[in-house]
Amino acid sequence: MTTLSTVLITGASSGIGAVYAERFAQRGHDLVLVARDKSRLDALAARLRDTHKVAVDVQQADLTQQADLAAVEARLREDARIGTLINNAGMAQSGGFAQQAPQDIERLIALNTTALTRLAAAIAPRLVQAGAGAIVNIGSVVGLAPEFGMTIYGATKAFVLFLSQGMHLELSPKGIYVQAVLPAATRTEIWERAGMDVNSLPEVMDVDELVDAALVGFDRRELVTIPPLQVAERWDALNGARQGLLSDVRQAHAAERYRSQA
Ligand SMILES: NC(=O)C1=CN([C@@H]2O[C@H](COP(=O)(O)OP(=O)(O)OC[C@H]3O[C@@H](n4cnc5c(N)ncnc54)[C@H](OP(=O)(O)O)[C@@H]3O)[C@@H](O)[C@H]2O)C=CC1
Ligand SMILES: CC(=O)[C@H](N)C(=O)O
Repeated sequence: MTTLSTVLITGASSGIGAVYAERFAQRGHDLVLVARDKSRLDALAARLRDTHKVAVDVQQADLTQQADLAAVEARLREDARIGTLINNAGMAQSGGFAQQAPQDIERLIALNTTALTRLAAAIAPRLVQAGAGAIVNIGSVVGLAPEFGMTIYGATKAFVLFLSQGMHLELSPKGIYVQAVLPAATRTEIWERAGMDVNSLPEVMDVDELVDAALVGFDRRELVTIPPLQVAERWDALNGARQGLLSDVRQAHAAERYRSQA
């Protein structure tokens, strides 16, 4: 008999996180659900306990608040049953770069990058010691596309991709699986919360389809999973071009085109 590890999911009160909770409960995993809205977490936890006979803990936390973030970090460091972190909590932005208020920029970066990084860093040493475990970071296709005009949000998601690639290089030799999931537009509350109308978009993925596809990538132990990308070779080409560029970087001298003509 194998003992399935507990899965801690941030942003589990709605959208992508709530579907991850449902799917891992279906698979027989105990859960820790994290978000700010305790009544929604409690209702989801009760339903999952009842339907799937798994143990579900709720930890209320605003991950932009130091004390709450520290409490979730402590849980990840100390609770040896937790073997998988789904780093999903996030928010979006509306409006252009020049219209962002300082406190909104602060909150977006705090949630999408600082909290995500600190939670991954909190669990990593314990997983390394165990030689097993998984960390899933939810990025976005927007992190590949400054053209989409969500500059700060996209920058946080580019950070998530880079972080995941670096974590993979450092942690996979120690038995830890790291996955970056890059959804494109998916029908969840994030749009309304950011003051955008999801129905104005020409195409939107259903949230169940998105999470089920992400879990196919998870089961295959893929590093980067982009459910809406129809041609997988596009990602390989992008990554190959990046590596090609690095092979033409010489540290000792500036390139010919930057040398003084005088
Ligand atoms: N939907 C989409 O089109 C896409 C979404 N994504 C990413 O998917 C992830 C999940 O978003 P999605 O499910 O779409 O959106 P939702 O708004 O439905 O879910 C966001 C979740 O994060 C939680 N959350 C928000 N702020 C905080 C906070 N300060 N502290 C703790 N939890 C918080 C929310 O719960 P509560 O309010 O209870 O705290 C909620 O559970 C995000 O990282 C998002 O960037 C990526 C690409 C596309
Ligand atoms: C939710 C968003 O704002 C964004 N469209 C995304 O695709 O990540």
